[in-house]
Amino acid sequence: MSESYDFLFKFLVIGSAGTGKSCILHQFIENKFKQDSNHTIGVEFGSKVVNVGGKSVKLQIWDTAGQERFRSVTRSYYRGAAGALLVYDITSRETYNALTNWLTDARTLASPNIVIILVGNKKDLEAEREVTFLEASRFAQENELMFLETSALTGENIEETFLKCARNILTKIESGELDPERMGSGIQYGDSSLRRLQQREQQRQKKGICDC
Ligand SMILES: Nc1nc2c(ncn2[C@@H]2O[C@H](COP(=O)(O)OP(=O)(O)OP(=O)(O)O)[C@@H](O)[C@H]2O)c(=O)[nH]1
Repeated sequence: MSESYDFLFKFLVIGSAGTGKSCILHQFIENKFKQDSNHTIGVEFGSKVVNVGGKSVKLQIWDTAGQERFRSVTRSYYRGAAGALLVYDITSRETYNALTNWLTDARTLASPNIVIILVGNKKDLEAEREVTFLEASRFAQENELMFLETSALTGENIEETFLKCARNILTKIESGELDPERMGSGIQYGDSSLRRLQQREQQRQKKGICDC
C-alpha cells in the first residue's frame, strides 16, 4: 500500500557505543523496549510517519554503529541528513565527552544546516547519573542544539525527541530558512505536497492567462 505524506525527512541517530541508539529507535517505532540489544554493525534502518503541526511527515531514520571500527562505514550515511539525534548516556561521562567529535562529524559530513537534538538517554538510571541536566543544557545552548533527556526503557520523551526535531525542520521550511528543493537537504516532498504544489501552479497559470 502506498503511503501518503507531505514531507520525507532523513534522520540520523549518532553517538558513542552503548548509549542506547538502537533502543531509542526501537521504542519509537515499536513502542517497546528492545531487551536484547546488540552492538549495531554498520547501520540499521527504520521509518515512521508522524503528524507534525497538521502535516504528515515520513521520518527515514538511519541508526548508526557507535563503535570506532565502523566509523568509515557510518560516515558514508551522513550525507544529506536533515536531522540528527546526538545521543549520550547520562550515566557515562565518557559518552558525554565524545559529543564534540560527533557534532563536528555531523556538521561537516551531513550539512552545516542539519537540525540536531541532543539526547541524554537512560534517564531511568538516576542513581548512576554522571552528567547533570544543567551542564548538558549549557552544552546544548552553546552549540545551538535542542535538548531532551530520554529513557528508551520507559519510553519517556522518545516520541517527543523525534517530533521536536521534525517540528523544528518544518518551521525552517515554512520560514524559508530550509529549502526542500536544494540538493542534499535531506528533505523531499511527499505525494500530498506535490499534488498541492501542482494545484497551486495550475491556479497561478490560469490566473496569468486571465490577467492578460
Ligand atoms: N536502563 C536503561 N538501559 C538502556 C536504555 N537504552 C538502552 N539501554 C541499554 O543499553 C545497552 C546499549 O543499548 P543499544 O541500543 O544497543 O546501544 P547503541 O547506542 O545502539 O550501541 P551501538 O550499536 O554499539 O552504537 C543495552 O544493554 C540496552 O539494554 C535506557 O533508556 N535505560
